[in-house]
Amino acid sequence: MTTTVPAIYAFPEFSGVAAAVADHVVAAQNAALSGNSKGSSSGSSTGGGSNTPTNSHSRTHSTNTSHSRNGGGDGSSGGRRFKIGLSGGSLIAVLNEGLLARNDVLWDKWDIYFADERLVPFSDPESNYGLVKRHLLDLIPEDKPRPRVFHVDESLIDDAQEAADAYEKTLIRGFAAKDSVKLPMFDLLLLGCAPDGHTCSLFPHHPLLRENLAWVAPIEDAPKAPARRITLTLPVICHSHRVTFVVEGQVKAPIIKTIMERPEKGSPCSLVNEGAAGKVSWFVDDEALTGVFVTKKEYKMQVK
Ligand SMILES: O=C1O[C@H](COP(=O)(O)O)[C@@H](O)[C@H](O)[C@H]1O
Repeated sequence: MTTTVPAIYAFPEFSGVAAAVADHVVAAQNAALSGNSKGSSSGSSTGGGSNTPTNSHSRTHSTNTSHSRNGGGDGSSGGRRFKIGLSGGSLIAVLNEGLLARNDVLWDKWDIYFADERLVPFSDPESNYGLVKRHLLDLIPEDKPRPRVFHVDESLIDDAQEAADAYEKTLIRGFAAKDSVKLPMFDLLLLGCAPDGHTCSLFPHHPLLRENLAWVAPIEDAPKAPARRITLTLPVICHSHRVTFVVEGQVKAPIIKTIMERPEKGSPCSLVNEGAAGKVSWFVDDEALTGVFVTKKEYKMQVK
C-alpha cells in the first residue's frame, strides 16, 4: 500500500543530513547496480552507450577519458548503470560533505543528469552544472574513476526551447527511445526546495506544472533569476524509482509547513509528494521543520 505521506528524516545538524543522504545515495546506487531497482525494463539501468557525455575531468585527466565512452562497466554489475538526477542549489554542499567522504561510491557506474538547469554559462555561479563540477566532480580524488555527466548544451543557453529539446534527446538516448517507453525512470532524483516553493525549475502556480507530454520543458519567465531555464517535468520526476528532497535551514520552514500540512495548495513539492507517493523521502535538518507538524522517521544507515 502506498501513502501520500513521505518519509521524513530529520537531523539536528547539517553533518547528520550529509551523512544520511550519502548513505541513501549509495544504497540506491547498490540497488540499481545489483538489479534491485524496480523499473529497469524502462531503461533505468542499462547503459546509454550512444551518448557523448562530458567526462568532467577528461580535459585535464586524459587517462580517464575511457570512462566517458564505456557504457558497459566492468561486468560485476552486468553493464548496469546508476542513473541519478541532480538539482543545483544547497544540495551540492550536502553531497560535497557526504559523498566525497565515502569510499564506496562507484563513480564510474554513475550516469549523472540534471533535474533542471539555469541557462547561463557554466562559469556563472548560477549554473547548476558549474556548481556540481566545482564542488563535486572536480573534487573526486584523482585515483577514482569518473562518472559520465550529461549536462545541458552550453551553446544553446540563449534558446530555452532548443536547450530543452536537445536535453530531452539526451534523455531519450540515455534511457530509451521515447516511443518505446513513456517516461524515463531515474534510479534516484535528488531535489531541493526553495523558500518560494519551487523544486527543479517548477514554480508555484506556473502553467508548466500541467505539462504532461514533454520530458524536459523550457521556462523563460522563472520568477527567480535567472528567468531562462530548463526543467524535468512532473511526470518524469514522479516516475523516478526514488525521489529525495534535501532541505535545510529555518528559512525553509514556512514552505515545508505548507507542503506537508496544506497539500491542497498545490505547491510543486506537494504535487511530487502526491504523484510519487510511496517513493518520496525528505532529508531535513531540525531547523527546516520549525513549527511543522509531521511524523518523523528515524533514519537507519543502510550501507554497512
Ligand atoms: O533554482 C533552483 O533552486 C532549487 C532550490 O535551491 P536551494 O538552494 O534552495 O536548495 C534547486 O533545487 C534547483 O536545482 C535550482 O535550479
